[in-house]
Amino acid sequence: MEITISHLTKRFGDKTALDDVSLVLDSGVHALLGPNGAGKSTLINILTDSIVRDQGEVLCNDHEITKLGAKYRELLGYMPQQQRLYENYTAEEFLKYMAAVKGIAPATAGKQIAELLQVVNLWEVRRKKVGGFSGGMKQRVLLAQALLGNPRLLILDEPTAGLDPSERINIRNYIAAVAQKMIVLFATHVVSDIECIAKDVILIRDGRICQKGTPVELIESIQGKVGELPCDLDSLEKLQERYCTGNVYQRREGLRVRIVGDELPEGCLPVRDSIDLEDVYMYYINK
Ligand SMILES: Nc1ncnc2c1ncn2[C@@H]1O[C@H](COP(=O)(O)OP(=O)(O)OP(=O)(O)O)[C@@H](O)[C@H]1O
Repeated sequence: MEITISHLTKRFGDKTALDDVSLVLDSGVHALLGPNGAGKSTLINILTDSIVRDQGEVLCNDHEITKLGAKYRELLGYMPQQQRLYENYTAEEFLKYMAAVKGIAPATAGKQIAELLQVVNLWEVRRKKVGGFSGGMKQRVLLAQALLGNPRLLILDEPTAGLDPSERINIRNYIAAVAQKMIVLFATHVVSDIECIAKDVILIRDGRICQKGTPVELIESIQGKVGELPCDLDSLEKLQERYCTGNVYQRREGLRVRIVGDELPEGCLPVRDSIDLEDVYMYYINK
């Protein structure tokens, strides 16, 4: 399956939330990375056919999704950024309810729910109320509901929001495991969420795609534009005002701040081998 997005534009009054966005999505994890307000949820809302666009096309295997209607929705699994969980339901009851909403026959649903509860490691607690679950367990319930009906296109809007580091890793691993046979669009502003699992990365800022490519291509594209500057806590603030700065590292020699840009300040030690997607993000989102 292939999703082809062409010249998508969406305005809210004077605000252009999406500006002439074009993309092709095929199987594997496509990371949609951008700061708050970049347009990620707007793109997702158009892809889930939840809002009307102003211009552009979204084709699923050459057919416009708005015309496919229910046929398209059958192919879609969606994990929204915020979703009300029915706190008095057990995990199993919630998934049964969601299966009914999706029109999945009870016999098929039962088997699939059992499989999914195991995939997301909630089988043991399936009869416990969702209200008592941790944030990570709730997210796993939501991921399971998105996977009901074997979607071909899985859309995840900040699936790791509010999770602690170990829960983030768990959710990320589940997503990587299920992503092999489907298109996954993973929207986030947290680079580490997608670093090891994304087949390609779409960087979005102010409603426009400012760069896209495989992680390796993107890292290659900023060779020579990343350095580390020795600093101390007093000089750090000034450096952060003047340059595009990233993480601060405690090295044996003292503090070093990562700086990305076309022109690096004097005294900056070039970084070659350890450039990562965090640097890529800083470079293109601030460019
Ligand atoms: N219903 C709406 N009415 C008015 N403006 C909106 C609406 N939805 C989104 N916007 C604006 O469109 C822009 C893009 O918003 P969007 O929610 O798509 O960004 P985002 O990348 O998902 O951000 P976040 O990471 O904070 O969820 C923002 O400036 C936002 O304020």
